[in-house]
Amino acid sequence: MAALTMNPKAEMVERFLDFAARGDKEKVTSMISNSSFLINQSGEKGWTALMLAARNGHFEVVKTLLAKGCDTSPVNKSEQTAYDIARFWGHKHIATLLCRGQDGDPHRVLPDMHSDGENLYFNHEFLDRLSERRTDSTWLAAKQRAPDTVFLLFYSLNPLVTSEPLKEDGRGDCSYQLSRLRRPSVEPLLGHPNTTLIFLGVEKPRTCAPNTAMDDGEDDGLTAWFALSTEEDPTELVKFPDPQCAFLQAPMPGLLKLSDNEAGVVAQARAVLAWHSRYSFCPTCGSGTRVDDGGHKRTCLREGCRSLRGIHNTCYPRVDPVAIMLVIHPEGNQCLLGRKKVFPAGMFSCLAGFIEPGETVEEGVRREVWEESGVRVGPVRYVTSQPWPMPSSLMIGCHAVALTTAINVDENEIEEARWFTRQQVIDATVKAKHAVFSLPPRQAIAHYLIKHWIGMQANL
Ligand SMILES: NC(=O)c1ccc[n+]([C@@H]2O[C@H](COP(=O)([O-])OP(=O)(O)OC[C@H]3O[C@@H](n4cnc5c(N)ncnc54)[C@H](O)[C@@H]3O)[C@@H](O)[C@H]2O)c1
Ligand SMILES: [Mg+2]
Ligand SMILES: [Mg+2]
Ligand SMILES: [Mg+2]
Ligand SMILES: [Zn+2]
Repeated sequence: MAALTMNPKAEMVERFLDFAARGDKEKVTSMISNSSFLINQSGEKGWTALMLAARNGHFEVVKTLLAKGCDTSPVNKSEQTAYDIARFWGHKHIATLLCRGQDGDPHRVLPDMHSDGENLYFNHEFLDRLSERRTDSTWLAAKQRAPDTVFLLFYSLNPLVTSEPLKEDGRGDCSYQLSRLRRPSVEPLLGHPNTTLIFLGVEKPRTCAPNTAMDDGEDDGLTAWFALSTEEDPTELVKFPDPQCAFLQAPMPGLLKLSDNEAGVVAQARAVLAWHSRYSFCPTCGSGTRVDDGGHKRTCLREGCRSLRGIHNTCYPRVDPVAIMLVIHPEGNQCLLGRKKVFPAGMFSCLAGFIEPGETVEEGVRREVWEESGVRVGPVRYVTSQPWPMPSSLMIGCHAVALTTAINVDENEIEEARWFTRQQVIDATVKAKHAVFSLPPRQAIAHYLIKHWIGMQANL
């Protein structure tokens, strides 16, 4: 067979990668000392030296590469980082080393808890909520008059959007942008009896100390965001900034097509607005209520109402905790997924259910899995969480280990539940066309829990 001809540089990269793959620490060290460019080079299928050393369990080589400043973020053609690869192949000590990051990285204190779930859709805290300002009515009123203040408009809980993607931070699949209205456009709606106004926060980073008092007319440089909501069609009252603007027709799938930053804002706004639309009257006595704290509290108007004494959580926006879990087979090589009738054809997802009063997350996971699939679950481990504003759930994502494997579905809720092998799950993530099932969309925490189990970079 004719030898492949390679240029000297490519040949050097190949040799370097080979030493890393074989765990030859001395050769790796001396090659980097002579040619520092080698450290982040990749070869076949995008594999770097760090990935190869992580794949083959060469702890000392990984340590050396990290000490020399190797970049841990590149991904190979299967979208795995070196950390994902170390987890996938069961080299826990290397995964711990890789997720520890720099000395200042707080993950090093809780290495086993490391997950990149903070990057999940709806999880971006783009605004600083500045909750200490919610009771400062003078400051809030000044912000409502400020020319750069942003107003988001919702009609029946659906935001006003333009169909142009936001370039600054969007992924490829974001196709809507929230319409950021200014005071003159929304003037006729402000103070209207059927509208609700909530203060969402100010754009980060803070440019001045949080408690700096603002005299009349003095600007603190913070750009405030408000959400304005109405249950009546506001088209006649509002001046739309451009003819492309329209309210989303339904929350799904439109709410999953925003940029990550705007999705985070909607997660907050929609849940609080949904609470206002459902709790207009005092849940304790049925009287009318007043909106306080920049829209984050409702106070009963009837003197002597029990809700005015002590702290009543009915006066504050509600959040419903939901446990969502990837159940793993006792042998560790399969996972349990189910499908509801309303899912698109072929799609299977994690089981999930509302946590009941007096229940821990772990008990909620065990009960819901038993009810929906007839499988008994033992150990449960928290992975990450996600606000899900349909209308106000907090998804608490867990991995759980099954104790039994026979499936008996609750047909009222689940159409089918099945064990899928690790390979079938990998096929669904990388070879979607030939896979036996399809995954939920990347914006859902279920997608994250599944990819996290197989050790893949969950957000790619
Ligand atoms: N982000 C994701 O990946 C993802 C995946 C699955 C489910 N979810 C969300 O999780 C939520 C719960 O999942 P589920 O429907 O399987 O729950 P579930 O299995 O507990 O069943 C739902 C039923 O529980 C009852 N229920 C109990 N407490 C409730 C409450 N506080 N609010 C509403 N109904 C309550 C109702 O009868 C409802 O029909 C759903 O709203 C769904 O949108 C999100
Ligand atoms: Mg359920
Ligand atoms: Mg259920
Ligand atoms: Mg339930
Ligand atoms: Zn009351």
